[in-house]
Amino acid sequence: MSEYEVAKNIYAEYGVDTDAILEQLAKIPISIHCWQGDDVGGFERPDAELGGGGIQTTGNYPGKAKTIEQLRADLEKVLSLVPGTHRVNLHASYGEFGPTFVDRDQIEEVHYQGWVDWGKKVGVAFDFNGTFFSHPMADEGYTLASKDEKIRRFWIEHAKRCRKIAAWIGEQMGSPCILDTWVPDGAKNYTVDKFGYRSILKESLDEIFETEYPSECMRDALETKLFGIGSEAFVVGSHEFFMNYAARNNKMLCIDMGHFHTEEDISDKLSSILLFDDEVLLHVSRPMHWDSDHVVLFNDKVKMVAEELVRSGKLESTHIGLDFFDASINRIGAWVTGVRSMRKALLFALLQPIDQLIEYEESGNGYATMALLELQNVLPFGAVWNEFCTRYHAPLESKLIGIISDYEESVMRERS
Ligand SMILES: C[C@H](O)[C@H](O)[C@@H](O)C(=O)CO
Ligand SMILES: [Mn+2]
Repeated sequence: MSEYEVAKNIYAEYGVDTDAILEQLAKIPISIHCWQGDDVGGFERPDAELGGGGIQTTGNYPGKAKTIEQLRADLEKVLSLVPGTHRVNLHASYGEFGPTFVDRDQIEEVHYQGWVDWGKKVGVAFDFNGTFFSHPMADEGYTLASKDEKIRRFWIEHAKRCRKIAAWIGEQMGSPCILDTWVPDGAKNYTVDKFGYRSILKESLDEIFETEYPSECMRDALETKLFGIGSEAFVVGSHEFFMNYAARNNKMLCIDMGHFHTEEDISDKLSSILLFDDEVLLHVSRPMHWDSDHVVLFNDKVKMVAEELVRSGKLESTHIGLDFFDASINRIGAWVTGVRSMRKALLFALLQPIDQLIEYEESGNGYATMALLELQNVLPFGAVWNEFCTRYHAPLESKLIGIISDYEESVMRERS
């Protein structure tokens, strides 16, 4: 009997059908963020780098993608190493702009045609993000909430264009493109006119959302945040701001696991959000002390998020995106670890005997609930994960280090 057959029989003792779960797991889309491959640089100018916006990449590991071709090659490598269904999450700054600089208020569908063609070739649909940072117009710390009308108009135009482009991408791909809007607006020091800035942000959003797009083409998400580097005292688009805005305007929230106090339990937020909202976008990340965007691991926090999605029955209403960027290690390895960790967390959650757990809980048998959850940790999860990798043509965990160092030697080393 194979390792998997043994594991399958063990899980069956708890009423869990591993074959059905593997099939279900393979269909859950995980949106892979393009920005792990080049440290959030983008391709608007040669050697573009992340600047400002309260986010930061640290590290200088060799092999970073310097062109769109290199980034696509790296993404294809990643896709070959991660089992299941995936999407790719683009930032507006990753378009193909040609030899002449195209500013953010001038971007058009044509700049993303290459991505659409590539997505059709490799079989991934897209999500999209406006890029409201790494730009002189964002240097004063405010974009859509700016009191400078010229700055505000510039970013409103960018946001409107991003929505139009997202709708076009979704239509081209036959899959709704989730457009996340995150603005870095805020201040390092205590701010007197918080009400004023938040009123301006609201006004900008109202104008941006005046145009309706079909939900089969695009859907809007709004990303909340507690603080960033340089916006420690005040973030205009706080959790309360966007939660209220989204609820009243029928928009989706984007919950980034790095955008809260590090001790907050992100998984606990989901049932409250999904009880009232039709959908939610997740940015799965791993904050260490702050919104540090470390590579996602198969750890307790990620497992708890996956468990909540499964237990609430809201997997299909949730768009799972990743958001981390680590330039201190092999970037492909970072990507692959993060994507696989999220998928492992989903598998771990799906393998739990939920009905039995609820029965124990409802009958007041707290010990049994706890013991059955503890038992999950010693069941042969690894054998089921290995089977999933084999069935969906991805290497086993034990092969990854070798594969990634080969790619580093043969492809990434060549990049000056
Ligand atoms: C690059 C992303 O847009 C960015 O990480 C955003 O989603 C965020 O989380 C900012 O802190
Ligand atoms: Mn995020």
